[in-house]
Amino acid sequence: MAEQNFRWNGGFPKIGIRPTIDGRRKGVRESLEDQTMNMAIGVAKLFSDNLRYPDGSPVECVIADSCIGGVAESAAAASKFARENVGVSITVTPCWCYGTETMDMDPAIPKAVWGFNGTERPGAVYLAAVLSAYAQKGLPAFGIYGKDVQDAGTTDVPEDVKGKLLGFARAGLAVALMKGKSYLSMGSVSMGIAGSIVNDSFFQEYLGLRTEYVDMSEFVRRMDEKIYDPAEYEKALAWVKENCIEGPDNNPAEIQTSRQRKDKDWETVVKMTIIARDLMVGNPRLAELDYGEEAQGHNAIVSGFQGQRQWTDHFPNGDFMEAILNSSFDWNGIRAPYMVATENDSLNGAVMLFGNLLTNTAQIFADVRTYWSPDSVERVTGHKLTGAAANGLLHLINSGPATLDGTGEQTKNCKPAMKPFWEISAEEAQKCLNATSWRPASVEYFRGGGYSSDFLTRGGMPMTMSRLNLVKGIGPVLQIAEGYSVDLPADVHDTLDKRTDSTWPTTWFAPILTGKGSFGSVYDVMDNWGANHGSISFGHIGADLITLASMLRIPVSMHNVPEDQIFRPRVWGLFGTDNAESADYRACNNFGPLYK
Ligand SMILES: C[C@H](O)[C@@H](O)[C@@H](O)C(=O)CO
Ligand SMILES: [Mn+2]
Repeated sequence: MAEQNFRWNGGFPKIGIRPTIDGRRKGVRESLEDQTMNMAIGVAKLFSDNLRYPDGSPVECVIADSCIGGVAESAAAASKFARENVGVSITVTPCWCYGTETMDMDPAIPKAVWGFNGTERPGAVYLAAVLSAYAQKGLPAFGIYGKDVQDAGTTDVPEDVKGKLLGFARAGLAVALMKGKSYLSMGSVSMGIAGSIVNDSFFQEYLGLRTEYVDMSEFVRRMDEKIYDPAEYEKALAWVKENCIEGPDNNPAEIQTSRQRKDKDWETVVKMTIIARDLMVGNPRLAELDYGEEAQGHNAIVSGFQGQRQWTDHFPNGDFMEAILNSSFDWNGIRAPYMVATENDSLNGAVMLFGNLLTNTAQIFADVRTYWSPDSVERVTGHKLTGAAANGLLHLINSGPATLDGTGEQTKNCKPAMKPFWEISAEEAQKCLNATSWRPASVEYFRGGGYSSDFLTRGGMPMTMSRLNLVKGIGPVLQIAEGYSVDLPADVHDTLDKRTDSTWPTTWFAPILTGKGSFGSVYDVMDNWGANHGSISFGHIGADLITLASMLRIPVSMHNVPEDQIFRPRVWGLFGTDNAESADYRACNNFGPLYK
């Protein structure tokens, strides 16, 4: 595992566990101490056994030094949590406790309460009481209690409770992990794409991120003045020559670039990749080369590269840089992907970050290019779509920046997958590389040349496409579509692919339809998509995205997540239960951004 430890400066936020208890001594409290503390220990074990930080290490939990029976012990837990960098809190109890005296009052920390469902002592009554206090004080909290009654003293965590605890913790950690980091804008607005107008108040108030900005001329300075690690550059170039297969030049013969120019482009795109990474996270090697300021980086957890047009009209495009940084491997080995949004579409960058923090996997950046109806496919190819594709397909394709993990050449239980880096074998990384060819960029679009990654995503992967939009008057709004990648017969793919730019990577995506609203048909999904891009994550993660969005107070305008998987703060129900989407808008508007 070749991990660069300079990426994670400041360490990771922990989960704080608060065992609350009935404060009455001389009988009640004493009889509950062990059971209450054991619930906390059980939850800590559940989290560290199941959840990992972005570097693959187990998530750390901090338990309050004592059970919390009143306000002094609440305050002691709060001080301990502040010292220990706690970013998420869970209160657990089997019994009645005093709501406003024992609750977690930190407004910026995602919080949940697990009230044991037993009847000897009323944990679920405390749960209801304290959740009413959270509602009254404007601090949304998640409520958890099991469907089945447990016996007093039982220490195991029921499966339904485990599911909710883990769902809450995954989203809560995503909130905590991004807080205090940066979005690094490399360049400015790309071709008038509104998502690349990097909106500082959105990032600051909703995500807790700074926005950092560097001009693309910084790449030129660092290339010209050799502000990168020369040893890493030599290693990277040798690795690229060995592992990155250059595909045929698709440009008309008269505008094809020379071999000499193509070789030079390889050198440039490798340098761009190293420089973009150094800009994001810094690199201690630069300090050794007497570039102490550059060595520090911008503390970026996500970035975007404008590319088009000023850069790409003159220099090689950013496709190689974006594709490699977004992948789980490079010349330094298998490592966590960096989130880099193409065309500096910061709003797509935001959902790439959500997907990545929820799953620890790489994310595919793509244009939502074409809705292919079954009739259109049949008219053009003679092929009748079947299976998951029977109702039509979306062609997801952008100019070659998509993560190489998106080839689907990794496997889980013998099926195509995209995995956290620590589960990816060297053979799987190699297969992703072998399934990708690097096509000389389309010179009509990219006068400065470069290379686009060309691959076809393997079918059968469960995937979730998401997108964040900013709406004047509302703020951010999230869209989610769960579905599957689809295999087409090779000749059918070729015919459809050749109608567009066949040097770019393709994912054929079939959203799951519900027959209603935005998911009435595949056409409706595309017709309701809010922008030209989407971020595609492996797995059906819509429920986690909805939980995360509710923590950040971002309403969800469309999704196809089954109702029984949706988990939002308890107070959302007080905004109405008939139309959860409309209640979501009103709740988010009422509470406002997390860091306002
Ligand atoms: C090459 C073109 O400019 C593409 O980059 C364009 O179709 C887009 O990706 C727009 O999002
Ligand atoms: Mn695009």
